[in-house]
Amino acid sequence: MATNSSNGEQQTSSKPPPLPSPLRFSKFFQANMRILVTGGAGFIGSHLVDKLMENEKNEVIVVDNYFTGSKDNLRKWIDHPRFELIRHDVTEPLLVEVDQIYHLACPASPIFYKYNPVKTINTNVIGTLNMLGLAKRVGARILLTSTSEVYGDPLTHPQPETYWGNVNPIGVRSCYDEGKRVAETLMFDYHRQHGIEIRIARIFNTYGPRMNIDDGRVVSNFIAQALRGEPLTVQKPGSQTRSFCYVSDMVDGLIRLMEGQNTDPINIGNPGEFTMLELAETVKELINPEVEINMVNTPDDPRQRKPDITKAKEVLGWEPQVTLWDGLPLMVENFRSRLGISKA
Ligand SMILES: NC(=O)c1ccc[n+]([C@@H]2O[C@H](COP(=O)([O-])OP(=O)(O)OC[C@H]3O[C@@H](n4cnc5c(N)ncnc54)[C@H](O)[C@@H]3O)[C@@H](O)[C@H]2O)c1
Ligand SMILES: O=c1ccn([C@@H]2O[C@H](COP(=O)(O)OP(=O)(O)O[C@H]3OC[C@@H](O)[C@H](O)[C@H]3O)[C@@H](O)[C@H]2O)c(=O)[nH]1
Repeated sequence: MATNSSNGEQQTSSKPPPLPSPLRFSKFFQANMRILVTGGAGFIGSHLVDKLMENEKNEVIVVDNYFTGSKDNLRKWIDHPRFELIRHDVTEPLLVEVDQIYHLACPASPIFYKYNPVKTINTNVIGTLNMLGLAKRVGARILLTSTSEVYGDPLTHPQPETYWGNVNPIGVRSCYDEGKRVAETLMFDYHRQHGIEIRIARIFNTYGPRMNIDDGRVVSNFIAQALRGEPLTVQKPGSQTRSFCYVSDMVDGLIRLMEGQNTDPINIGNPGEFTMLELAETVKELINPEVEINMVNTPDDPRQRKPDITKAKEVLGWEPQVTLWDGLPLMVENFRSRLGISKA
């Protein structure tokens, strides 16, 4: 059925989705749901794979080019009969028979997505186009992990899904935020033109065990720095805010979104909002009160970010369960063991 967006335009396709592959009806086909996770060797992707693999009815195929992900994150599933890992870059076409596609492949940390911006936008645009082509060919439902960065430096606070954003099209972050905006556009065009079943998660800052230690994002930086006894690098002015979601809540939200009936974009994040100075003080308190804070410069940094999750609550029955006070210690323990730094 058609739904109305904030500006009254029709967002939903009246076309039926394409038929699943004929293999679905083959008498040899197993009763399993076959699920593709692009970027499944990364931080959120590998936690998502863990959760999907818990269901014995699921077969999971991961494709990843290992730019920021690692086989280590999936070590426990290698050689499992319901699991397959393929080294593949999503900017190249892919032919696999699947029922669902969780499309995560894209560098997410600003230092990595700015490292090769042309590759980042290529991954967002051509990579998403390739995955939509695959979804069309095999009749799969596809979920895109979009981002709160589509709201840019938001002038509306907190950000509801109906906010169109305030994005710099030529800044150093544009390869990522404009790339994700185009990816969302492609999702809707395939939906309207070809009837593809789409899901779009606008993910807000997510943290947890298994993040790359030198990932460059704020929570992993502060924890690694405090454990090493180095000063915490707070980027100026330090009053900028973010809202941090623990990874198990994120995975739960993504699976509910995929399984639900909602086509329009949906914010998934934790509305608890902190300044970067507050976060630094919390990490200090948790790990090492002696550690110093260094104020450093950064260009083009959004000043505030907090999800309005009314829609996720209503449509998915989802809201985060893990507070920053409960989630941070779990991540600290994981970083301690990976860095080999025991509790004093
Ligand atoms: N973690 C967050 O706070 C956050 C917030 C908003 C959106 N997201 C989105 O969620 C997804 C996962 O983010 P993450 O935090 O797990 O990051 P991550 O860097 O840990 O994972 C990204 C994965 O994608 C892979 N990848 C990158 N480019 C690829 C390509 N061209 N082909 C194949 N694989 C490729 C990487 O090797 C990595 O395994 C991304 O799409 C990101 O934009 C994350
Ligand atoms: O060492 C650091 C790193 C970051 N920061 C600050 O912490 C805040 C968060 O920075 P991060 O790099 O963790 O993440 P950002 O919010 O800028 O971008 C993230 O947004 C959502 C996702 O799409 C991505 O994971 C990422 O782009 C920024 O204000 C940044 O300036 C520090 O103060 N010190």
